[in-house]
Amino acid sequence: MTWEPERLDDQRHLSDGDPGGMLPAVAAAAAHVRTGYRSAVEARVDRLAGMGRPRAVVVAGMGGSGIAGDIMAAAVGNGAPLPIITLRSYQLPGWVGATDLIIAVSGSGDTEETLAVATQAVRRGCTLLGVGAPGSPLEAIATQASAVYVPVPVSGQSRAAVWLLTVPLIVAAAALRLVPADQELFERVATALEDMAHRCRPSSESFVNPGKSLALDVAESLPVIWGSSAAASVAAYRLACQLNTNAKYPAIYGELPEAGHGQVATFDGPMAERDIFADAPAHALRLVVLRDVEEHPQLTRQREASLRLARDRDVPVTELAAEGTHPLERMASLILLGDYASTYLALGYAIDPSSVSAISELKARISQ
Ligand SMILES: O=P(O)(O)OC[C@H]1O[C@@H](O)[C@@H](O)[C@@H](O)[C@@H]1O
Repeated sequence: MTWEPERLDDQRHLSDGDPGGMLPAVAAAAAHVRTGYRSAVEARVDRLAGMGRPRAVVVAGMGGSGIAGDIMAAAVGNGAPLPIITLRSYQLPGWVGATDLIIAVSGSGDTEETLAVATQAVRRGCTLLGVGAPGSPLEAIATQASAVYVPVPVSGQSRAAVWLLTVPLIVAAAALRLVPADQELFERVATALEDMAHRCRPSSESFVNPGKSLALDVAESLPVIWGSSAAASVAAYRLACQLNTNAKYPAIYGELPEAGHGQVATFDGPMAERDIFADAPAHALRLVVLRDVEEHPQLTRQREASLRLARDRDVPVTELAAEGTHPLERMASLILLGDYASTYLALGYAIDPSSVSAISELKARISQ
């Protein structure tokens, strides 16, 4: 698996090397926002308003589905009047009870961790909202419990349908008056995604294409990816996950200010000093910082100081700025940029961005 940057501008390779259609799926992000909104409205997610405000919201989901919970929490923001937690495992915490809302999200509607949590939620008398594939086991659990279920048309990998899976959660948050979000906001988000998709389109060459440029930055490095706000950190985490699953590439995720109390120490370590990739310039480590327009003033100082610290040590840096006024818009533009970059990184290594054979093998081994 060698890195060949010229592959990124070879149109034939970009289509033949992507048999699962990850690039077209990523390009459909804006359409996914609109469909996700329509699906939520049709499923009458607004019925949740009738339950009154829950004590807590727990979003259960794994991988490309679980990130929907993080996006929802960051879209509601720090002023949330209740805790919003993403649960990525098999068991509801002991404190969860009948006054809580559990949102089970699964693109396939058939992920064992998520089904286990949804079943426990029904048993404990919680309000359940399901989001996922139509006709799936998750829909069966929700229907049996007379819970609201939003069927969304996920075809292929959940990570390529993040907006189909996320928008119904934001609609639910709006119904509970946790965040103002109406059709106009979703239209703004869709427009921002269209704009980014245009800038990152396959036919746009590397030197003007932000998705390809980010892939070029990350290639042959060990990326350490930080966010400078809660919203930017969700995009940073998503980028690390997308590098893992699309490009089968390791990435280290961090969030300021915590990264400034730990990961920053790696700037003085062996990976910052020596290269582990043959024939590449020195310094394996690369710091990628996702900055937000709304940052705590101390986080702005930490971000700037960390970037200077890295540059003083000749650790290469990439800084990406979020765009938009609503946190959802800002996450959307950064997330889509990362979705493109991770797909281009895969294609530059001639790796199929859609396949995840190690994940399938792991699932097969635990099901025996
Ligand atoms: O998103 P669902 O279908 O619940 O699956 C959960 C996750 O499972 C993993 O093994 C991968 O396939 C992820 O891409 C996926 O998001």
